[in-house]
This record gives sequence, structure tokens and C-alpha cells, in this order.
Amino acid sequence: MSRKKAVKGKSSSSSPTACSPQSKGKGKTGKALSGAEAPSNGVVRPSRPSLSNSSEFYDMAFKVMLVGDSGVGKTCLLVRFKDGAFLAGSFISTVGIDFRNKVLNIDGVKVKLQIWDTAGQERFRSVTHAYYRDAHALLLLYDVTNKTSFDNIQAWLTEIHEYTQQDVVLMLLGNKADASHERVVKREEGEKLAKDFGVPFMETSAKSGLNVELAFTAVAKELKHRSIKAPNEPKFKLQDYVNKEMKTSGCCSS
Ligand SMILES: Nc1nc2c(ncn2[C@@H]2O[C@H](COP(=O)(O)OP(=O)(O)OP(=O)(O)O)[C@@H](O)[C@H]2O)c(=O)[nH]1
Ligand SMILES: [Mg+2]
Repeated sequence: MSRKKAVKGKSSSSSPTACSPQSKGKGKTGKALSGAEAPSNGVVRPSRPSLSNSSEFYDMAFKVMLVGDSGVGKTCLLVRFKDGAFLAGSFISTVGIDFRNKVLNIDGVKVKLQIWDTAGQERFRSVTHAYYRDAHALLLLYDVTNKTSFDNIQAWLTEIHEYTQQDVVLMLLGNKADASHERVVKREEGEKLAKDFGVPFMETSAKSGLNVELAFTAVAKELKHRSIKAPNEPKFKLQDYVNKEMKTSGCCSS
């Protein structure tokens, strides 16, 4: 299937980057969802086990978007999560939008995340807006070594509230937590901002892998719980789960 079909006819492409999936020789994108798999406002639940890609079954599927300023590490975070790799090198911005699939086993349920990596550059903003509507969850990133990317979070939140569904799952991530010498945004500042806006928060590092798996797993758990809540099951609290599981970067934790 062509990439155009993968995004339902809208033009999308990405340049190879240091963290590009292409550098692993796996092609530009994951496969497009089609038919019963196509992203919709509701959860995708195949009536019988389905193939998410050529090899993996899943029970439910959700669409997750990575957003935030250019250079905060969205592509690297996705590559770390999907391939377990961090390929240092020169930074080439994502062009347009791209996605990859990953199936997680959440408490015995196979949850497929279709993860969309957006371009942070302003000139692609209108392309990105078109995809917000169908997103079940958003990971909003800033870079702890870049104050502007942190200051822009409020504007990102305004944009997100304007374009996404009301019940979208949102989490704020302070990425590049490994870069202790270049850090200009304290973890506490990230925590405060997240608290002020009522969103769960954690720091991550695509480079070291810190909390990367946890960020996606937490979102998948929240989406799964919302989708199939057993009658007497207590409400899943994303931030509580993250706090329990989270590892701090070591350098700055008190
Ligand atoms: N130290 C450190 N560097 C990182 C980390 N994540 C990404 N980088 C570097 O930051 C630069 C930008 O990373 P990308 O993942 O391409 O950034 P992006 O958010 O996808 O940028 P756009 O595609 O333009 O929106 C690259 O040079 C990466 O090597 C991290 O966790 N730690
Ligand atoms: Mg990118």
C-alpha cells in the first residue's frame, strides 16, 4: 500500500533523520490501517483477532500523536520505543507526518498503538491539525535543554484543546533528561506546569531510554481501561501509575 493511502490521500512524507525509522531499513512508515482498522473516533475492536501488521494479533487499536516544537525529540522517542535504538547524528526535521505501529500486551489484552510522528515546524502545522481530530491520545513534548520549547507548551495546549476530541488522553513529557549539563528547565518546573493544566507529566530520554516504554504503556493502559472497564474495577489513574513506575534521571532528583 502506498504512503498516500496510509494517510487517506493527504500528502505526507518524512525526511531521513538521525532517528528515522528509515535508518533501520524498515521503510518510511508502518502499514496503513484499512477497513475495520481505519482510525475512527471510537476504539477499533476487531470482531475476531486481527493482524496489525504481518505478524501480530491485537484486540483493540488506538491512535496516538507525538506533538511539540521542532527538535524536542519526537522522532527519536518513537524510534527508541519501536526499535530500542538511538542513533546520534545530525538532526534533520520531520517533514509532514508519519506513523508506526506497535502492539503492547496490557494486562493480557493486546493493544495496538498507531503512533503518529508529526513535524514540529510551524510551516507544517495545518497538516498536523487535520490529524488531531481522530487522535485518542497525545504525547506533548518539550526539551529540558530548550526553554523556548517549554514556554511554548501553553500555546500547544491551546491548539490541542481547539482541534482534538474533548476526552483525548494527554501527557506532557520533558525529553532529553539525560542532558544534565545543558538542562535549563527543572523537573519541578515541568511538574508545576503539568499540575496547573491538569495533565500527567514525566521526564523522558530517547537517548538513554529513560521512561520511554513507560510513557507509551501508561497511555495504552489508560485507553484500555476507558474502553473496557470491568464493573467493580477501580478507576485507572494515569499520574498515580506513572509516579509508581517512574524512574528519575538521577542527576536532579531529590
Ligand atoms: N541528548 C538527547 N538528545 C536527543 C534526545 N532526543 C532527541 N535528541 C536529539 O535532538 C535532535 C532532534 O531530535 P528529533 O527526534 O529529530 O526531533 P523532532 O522533535 O522529531 O523534530 P521535528 O521533526 O523537527 O519536529 C536530534 O539531534 C537528536 O539526536 C534525547 O533524549 N537526549
Ligand atoms: Mg521529527
